Amino acid sequence: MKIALGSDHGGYKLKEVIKKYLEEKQIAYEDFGTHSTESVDYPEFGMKVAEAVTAGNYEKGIICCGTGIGISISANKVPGVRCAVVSDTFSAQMSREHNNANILSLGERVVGQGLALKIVEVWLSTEFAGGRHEKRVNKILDIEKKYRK
Ligand SMILES: O=C(CO)[C@H](O)[C@H](O)[C@H](O)COP(=O)(O)O
Repeated sequence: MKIALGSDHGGYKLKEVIKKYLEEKQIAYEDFGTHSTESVDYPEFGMKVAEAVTAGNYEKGIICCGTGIGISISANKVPGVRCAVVSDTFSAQMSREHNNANILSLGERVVGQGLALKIVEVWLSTEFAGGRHEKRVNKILDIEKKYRK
């Protein structure tokens, strides 16, 4: 499993904590930036991770900004992305089991580091349940197709 990581300045420190966690677990990752707490614009980094995941180079992505919201909205603009903003472990599990989320978004200004790492652990270890959920995820894809030029 290889993970694409990204953040803006508001999520930079949390991304560093997640990198350390992934290293400890020997999970491969690539960091698409940003690389400091200097102010940047989150759409750039949400898009980079989204494109890396949908190109098939990375199985999943994890992105962070202050709230997790702006960067997730940006990632979700890329066709094929199902990015979930998560701040509890139940939603982390459900976003994988029911929605087959391929990108996790976290808010550094919302969740503490301990909870964030637990969310990452649950999210990475939960499989898509398929079944009735497959039909619904396919309907999300149908919406994308409808608006694709
Ligand atoms: O986009 C966001 C909110 O949806 C992120 O939290 C950003 O990190 C935040 O907007 C950045 O704010 P700042 O005041 O420029 O640090």
